[in-house]
Amino acid sequence: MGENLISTVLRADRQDILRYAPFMGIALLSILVINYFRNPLRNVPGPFWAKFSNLWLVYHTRQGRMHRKIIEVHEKYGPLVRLGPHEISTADIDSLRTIYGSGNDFRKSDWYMPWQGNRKWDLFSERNESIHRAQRRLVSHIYSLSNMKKLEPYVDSAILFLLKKLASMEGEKIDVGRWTRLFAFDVIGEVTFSKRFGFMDEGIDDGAFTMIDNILQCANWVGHIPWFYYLSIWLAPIIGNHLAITQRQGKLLQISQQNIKERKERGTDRNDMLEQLFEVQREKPDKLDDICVASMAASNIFAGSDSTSVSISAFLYHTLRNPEVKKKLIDEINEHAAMNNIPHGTVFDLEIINNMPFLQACMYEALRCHPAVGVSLGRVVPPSGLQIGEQFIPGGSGISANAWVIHQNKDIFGEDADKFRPERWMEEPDRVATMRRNFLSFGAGSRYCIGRNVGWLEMSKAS
Ligand code: HEM
Repeated sequence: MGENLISTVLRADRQDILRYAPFMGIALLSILVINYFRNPLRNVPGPFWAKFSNLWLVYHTRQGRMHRKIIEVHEKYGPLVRLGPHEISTADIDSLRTIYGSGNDFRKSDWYMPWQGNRKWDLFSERNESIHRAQRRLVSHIYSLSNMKKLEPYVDSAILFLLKKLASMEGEKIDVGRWTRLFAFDVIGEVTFSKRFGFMDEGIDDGAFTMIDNILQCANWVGHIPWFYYLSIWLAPIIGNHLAITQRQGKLLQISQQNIKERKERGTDRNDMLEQLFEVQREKPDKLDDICVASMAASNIFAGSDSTSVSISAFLYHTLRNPEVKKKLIDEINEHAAMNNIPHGTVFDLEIINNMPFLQACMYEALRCHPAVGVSLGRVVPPSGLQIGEQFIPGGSGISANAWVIHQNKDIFGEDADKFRPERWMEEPDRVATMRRNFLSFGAGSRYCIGRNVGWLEMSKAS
């Protein structure tokens, strides 16, 4: 029967197709309408086309402005918005605890699937929570706050190099966004492989930026239709590989492996992040093989560079646009330099920076106003379902929150949430505690950014 159908379709000429087209159209429309009415999420408001397929998400993600669009749709439709037939975006603050709380069984959604491909180790995109827990436990100490002391001198040396380069360009126009990016990559090279990638030396990258931009652009939309990713991989031998996301498992991993090889040949007396991964490997060779080490180092490059450079740029952008903030910041820096006898041109120690409340407040505020990760953090509702207000969301549905939306919540961040005002982080302690609990720039719960301390270290020092 199946064979007959296939051979009939293959033999069908244009006239046959035209004859059957209206029936096929009606059948498709009926399926869409039936699915629409049977969908338990049909009462959740949202853009019209989003009710029928994920193509609404694909379209807007491809435009690269989803972080703005998502604010717009929440303003229009309220705290719960339907972004796809089975996808809900929440701005309901109470629901965040449940969705992102550790141990609450809301696993990462299939949007992360293409990021991982068929790799067995990728902390960021691993969707099995127990595998993720075991993997993260193995390496978390390397990213701990206490370990940052070891990395501090390497960040300092990259900052001094950046300052030297910027001084040599005095009088020239400088693309700050580009230089923070060159810097952030070089720092990751320094702390991971004990060697800057050398991007700041020449002021150019080696094609890494374009590769990462393409990967991010592709992953963001293809994640909403993961079946398309698998179809493309399956057809690749015939039609070729056109999805940039595959470079995350290919070229990026090779770059990481090449850097590990060179670092092994060079040797080092430093206890860089790679050395610490090797220590884990020596202790537990069955748990962390060479590919896992390469994958972790690649995560540093991929997850650690752009996010940090965007955050530093946001900090500079907002402080420079607000002269009063800038003045207050410079006063605080001068005060601490005088108090600690720090000569001009020296990078401050982390201990001192951690005791500079206004600088800390400016960093929080920059990341609140401009979270580096603009995509929503997708999770899957467990089989027991999820109740948000009056709405029951059945198990298996997709649910996500977006930092760009949450950070504009006036109940949490104040009536002036749309303004850059660092002082809000230094006011009533109870309110500050609530703001910190709902600060999503580094994610939340068990999937909280493992590199947060590295990023914060770089940001505090560079700022
Ligand atoms: C200011 C800088 C940074 C920002 C804003 C940032 C943001 C984030 C966010 C929002 C997540 C959670 C994503 C999710 O739930 O899907 C995340 C996860 C992650 N980040 Fe960062 N990140 C930063 C710096 C870094 C650095 C420097 C590294 C590495 C050295 C890093 C490595 C990772 C990894 C491996 C994960 C996955 C963690 C897991 O699921 O266990 N990040 N980051």
